[in-house]
Amino acid sequence: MSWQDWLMLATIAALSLLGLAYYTIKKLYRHFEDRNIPYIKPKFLLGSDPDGVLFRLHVCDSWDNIYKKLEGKPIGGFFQTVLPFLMVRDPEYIHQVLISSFDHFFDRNFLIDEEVNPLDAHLFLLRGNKWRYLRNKLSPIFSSGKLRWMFDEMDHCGDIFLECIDKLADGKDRDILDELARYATDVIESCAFGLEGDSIKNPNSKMRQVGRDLFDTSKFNLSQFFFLLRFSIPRLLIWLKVPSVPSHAKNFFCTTMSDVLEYRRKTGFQRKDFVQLLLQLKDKEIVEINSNYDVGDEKGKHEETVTEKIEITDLLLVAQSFVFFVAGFETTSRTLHFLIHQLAEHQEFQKRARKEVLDIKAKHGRFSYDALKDMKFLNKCIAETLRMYPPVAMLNRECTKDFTFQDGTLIKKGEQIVIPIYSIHRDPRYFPDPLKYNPDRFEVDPQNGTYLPFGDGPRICIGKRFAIVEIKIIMARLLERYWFELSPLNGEKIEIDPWSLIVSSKKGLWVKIHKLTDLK
Ligand code: HEM
Repeated sequence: MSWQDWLMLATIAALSLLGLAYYTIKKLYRHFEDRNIPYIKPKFLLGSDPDGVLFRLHVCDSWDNIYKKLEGKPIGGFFQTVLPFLMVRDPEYIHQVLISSFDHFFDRNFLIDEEVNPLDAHLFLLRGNKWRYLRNKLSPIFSSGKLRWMFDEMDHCGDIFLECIDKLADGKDRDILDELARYATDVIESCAFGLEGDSIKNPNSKMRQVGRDLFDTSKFNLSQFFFLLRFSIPRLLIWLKVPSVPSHAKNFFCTTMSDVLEYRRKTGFQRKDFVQLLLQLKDKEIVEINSNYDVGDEKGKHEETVTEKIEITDLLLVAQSFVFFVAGFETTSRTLHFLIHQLAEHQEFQKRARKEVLDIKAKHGRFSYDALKDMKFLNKCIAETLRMYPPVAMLNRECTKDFTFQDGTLIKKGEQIVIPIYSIHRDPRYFPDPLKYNPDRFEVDPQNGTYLPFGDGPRICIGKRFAIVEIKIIMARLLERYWFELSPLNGEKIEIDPWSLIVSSKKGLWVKIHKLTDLK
């Protein structure tokens, strides 16, 4: 054949492939139409809201556009690139997905390859029985008894943190996100890794550096970028064997945790922390779990009992510590960051919170674990901050067993569900005047399914109580010592950083810190 013939053949092949791809994508885009489910029409390849896919908007703002376009519908479809997602908008439906019909929706819709990314085998990403088993075993870590012990660790980190803030309390414009992240890093390092952290004192500690590498978006962050792509092109990432954590971070966590495990095993040293619980897990190397599954097709389904084996390796244990680090420090420090900013902006609430904190300290003699429970107004300030700026902006689930909602919408096994927390928290039907910071709205409990900063149901955030204690103790101590004033460096409006996984302000949050003793 001449080169012209080859060229012709190659052109025909390329055009056929393009045509096939075009046809396949068009077919994918009929996913909801064919089933009569309301949906937001996609732009070719870019999905229903290209601003989110192209990182012009944070996913919370992008999905908020979709939430608004689906006004009046309890559930509706949209496309993220070419992938179909179902957005559950109605609180009653949300309650069903998260709680009452949990058996149909118990997995999150992430794909993992444990061979390539062993640190992905953790509570947040695991599926099915492996998740159930680990969740069951790890839940006692946040019992009241253990939290009391951890409280002392947090308080100790708080002492060092206040020394650090003292140096910044000079009335100048400050963004203290990094200091807050270092406090939260030391707390997690102590409670989850059993080590004394030094991040507050040393901004360049190894643990803090790794934290920055995973979350910092001041420069392009590959880890965050790939995590966000898990929503749009999950299969491609798996196929390309893309690492979910940079190798230096992976090696650091594996070495640090392996050393801790080995030390405890050798010396028999015990502490009421997470490592202790992990070591108990390893008492059995292989765990067998029996589960009942529906098998068969539409014509005849029956239940079968299947035995699954789970191997408890040291790497599996490391992955659990790792998730406590990634899920724990950035969420908590971002909440504190917004909370301080909101209290600086709303002086009347700051004064009320301070008065409460001082009164309670006078009553209890110190900021004890029990004293924190009495701080009802501070609780409301935290709840309102989490309403307006939930660090995790959406929940996701995969349908694990066909399910039909009361309006007749059938969700098929394997379909992807999202619950847009950020949008629901800002919906005036559930929270009147939603853009106004008003802790008093929590005088009454929110309607079921409308307030979800920690999710809900059996997959609710395992660290919820830990996070609240951690935030409360440090905020109480900050209010006792300092007055926070809003800095003029903040823009008119808080813009959410499109590149950040956790909801965070694009231009930072600025305050002036004054020592109360200087003002007397
Ligand atoms: C303000 C702080 C925090 C917020 C707002 C937060 C929020 C969330 C949310 C929304 C989920 C998903 C829940 C669902 O799908 O229903 C989650 C899951 C999780 N969080 Fe948190 N979290 C926080 C702090 C923490 C801390 C301190 C830890 C650990 C020490 C932690 C560990 C986890 C883990 C392991 C999961 C996965 C649970 C599972 O699937 O079984 N989180 N968190």
